[in-house]
Amino acid sequence: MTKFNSLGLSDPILKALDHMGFEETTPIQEQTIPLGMEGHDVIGQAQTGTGKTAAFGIPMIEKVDKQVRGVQGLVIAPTRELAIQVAEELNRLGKNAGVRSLPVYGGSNMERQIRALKNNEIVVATPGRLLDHIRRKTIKLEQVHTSVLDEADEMLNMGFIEDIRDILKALPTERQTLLFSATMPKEIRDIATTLMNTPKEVKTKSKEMTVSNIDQYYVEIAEKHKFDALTRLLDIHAPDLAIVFGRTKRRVDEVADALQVRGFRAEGIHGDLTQGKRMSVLKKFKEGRIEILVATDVAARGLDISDVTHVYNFDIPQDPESYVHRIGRTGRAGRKGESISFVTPREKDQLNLIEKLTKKKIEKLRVPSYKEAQKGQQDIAVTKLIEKMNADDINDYKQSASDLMDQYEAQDLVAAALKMLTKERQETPVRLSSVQPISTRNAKGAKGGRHKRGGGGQGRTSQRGNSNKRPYNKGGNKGRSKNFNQNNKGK
Ligand SMILES: Nc1ncnc2c1ncn2[C@@H]1O[C@H](COP(=O)(O)OP(=O)(O)OP(=O)(O)O)[C@@H](O)[C@H]1O
Ligand SMILES: [Mg+2]
Repeated sequence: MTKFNSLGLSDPILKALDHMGFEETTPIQEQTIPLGMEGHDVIGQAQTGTGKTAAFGIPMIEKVDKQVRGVQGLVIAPTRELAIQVAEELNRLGKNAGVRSLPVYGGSNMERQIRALKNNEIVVATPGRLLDHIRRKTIKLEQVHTSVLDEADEMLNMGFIEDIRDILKALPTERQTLLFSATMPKEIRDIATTLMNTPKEVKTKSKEMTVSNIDQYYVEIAEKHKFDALTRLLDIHAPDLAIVFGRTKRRVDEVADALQVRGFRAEGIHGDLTQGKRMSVLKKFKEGRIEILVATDVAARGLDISDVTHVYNFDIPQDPESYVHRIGRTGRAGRKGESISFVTPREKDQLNLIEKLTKKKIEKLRVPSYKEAQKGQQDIAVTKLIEKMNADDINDYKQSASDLMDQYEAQDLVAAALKMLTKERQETPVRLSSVQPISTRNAKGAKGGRHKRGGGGQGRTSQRGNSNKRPYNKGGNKGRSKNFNQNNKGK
């Protein structure tokens, strides 16, 4: 593994990396940073959560000349939340070098944006708003020496491909371009050959598309039993933070409401919510004020929240590639994660397609019983009790305790205390609208229709500032989850 200080980076960057807790490069960084520093164009493909942002961010920041006025680095990203998240990471990286990054996206005040554009060396923009600025001549791009396309395939899916071509054509030809994409469809290849300068390809994908620190499971289950199975699994896994994916906006709303009815702190996020609402839901989730985020697919891409320990595919995704991005919301930066996909009997073919794409077998998990779920909650209560005993000053309670023990059996007393501490989940009936199972046939049909704009960018965000050391090692998870049917390295 390579240390950052062997890459010839400047002191301010090294200091920032140290502050961020990055010690060793990830594989994509190890390969991309030197190429980027040498001025090569790069096409990068790497698994989810492996640090692509810093891979392009570090060389870009290194090349900024503080004597020059105007935008020098330009990143194009598919959604607002991703633009914000990337700009935040670049700001952390550029802090000591005095390099500032500005997120630019639709829906925010144009005038204020125009003023801010003058004071930032790097701009991270969504394609639509950037083109607006270009056409109105409110952004100057003559000084751009580095451009980045992040999640190029997603921008293609969202119908932005022509916009991107127009943007790249508006940039100085003497520039460096880095392009990141999970897949390389023809339209993206075309960009690489026509608008890039003999790019070097960096692929750090192993034969599998998913990172090995995510344990992947599925449960075979009838549609009408999905919800009870979900709550039972949640009770047993006790995730720090979990994301539940639903197929439609309506589905997301219904599942989020139903989880609340059962006593979970859950909220939904999808493209019909206002920008403000989406941001506030994500903020609550990052701060742990809600424990479960129920989301549609679009909300998934690029979202970097470090404490997501579990991803549940309440509905299996239509498109096998979405599966890779969905489960990639956990297991980030080498942490451990778990994914569980619900598959109705008629969707078994879809599961096979996913396994074929990811070249990874997904293990079957049995649906836990109500009793096992209760036991899960009871185990949590036991942990709480022991933690209380070890951590808190309980001296004031000891007299009452010994009085009680004179009168009653110790076992009965502890059992009663545990019962009070245990969340006894009533399986209150909830109603969800039924959905069509995915068939492999309509999966193909749907694919052709994806290349159009829509969906409303959503769902990306940044993670909490965190100055702990974060060595990029596999299995460095906090491991707080209670696993079901699996060995658990928890503490
Ligand atoms: N060298 C490193 N050491 C430790 N942590 C790192 C390192 N590089 C990046 N990270 C952290 O890993 C997380 C994931 O990084 P990032 O969001 O750039 O991944 P990504 O490859 O773009 O993922 P996705 O494909 O989902 O967009 C971030 O929280 C980032 O701060
Ligand atoms: Mg990313």
